[in-house]
Amino acid sequence: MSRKDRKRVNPIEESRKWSEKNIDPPGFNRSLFENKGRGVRTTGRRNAGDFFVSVYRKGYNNEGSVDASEEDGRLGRLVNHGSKKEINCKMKLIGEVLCLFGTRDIHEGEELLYDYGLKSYPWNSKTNHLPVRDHSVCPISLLHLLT
Ligand SMILES: C[S@@+](CC[C@H](N)C(=O)[O-])C[C@H]1O[C@@H](n2cnc3c(N)ncnc32)[C@H](O)[C@@H]1O
Repeated sequence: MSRKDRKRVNPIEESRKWSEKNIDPPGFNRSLFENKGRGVRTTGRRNAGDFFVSVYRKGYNNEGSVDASEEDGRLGRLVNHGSKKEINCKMKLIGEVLCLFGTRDIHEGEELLYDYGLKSYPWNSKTNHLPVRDHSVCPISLLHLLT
């Protein structure tokens, strides 16, 4: 079947399907990135709007943030932050699950990056020289999901 003939799967349905199975979908793998630690790459081309991976299930605090520093063995936990110019995906709340969807077409091997939604980050601070692995808390703001 050609790419043109292939029926497009509804991304929201796709996200629900993989969240229910509680496993990562195929088409992504983990890689090491300089100064960032682990991250996630695609193993093939993806289209704008596609579902990528689920990020985190629960644990929002009063400020509308989650702490994603806890290892959960899933790829979504490893997706790094990107600036507005760098990002290629965006987080949406589907039911109770945070899911990443493509904001543009992306090529094979590209790193998944989304905006964590905060104003400053420890790794950007000129006064903070902690190695990546010493960041004990990784807050991700959910406030932008409500707008
Ligand atoms: C949710 S984890 C992402 C996976 C992480 N790279 C790892 O190896 O466990 C968030 C942490 O990754 C690192 N990180 C994420 N985005 C980064 C960026 N753009 N530059 C440098 N470090 C980043 C920071 O240490 C942050 O606390």
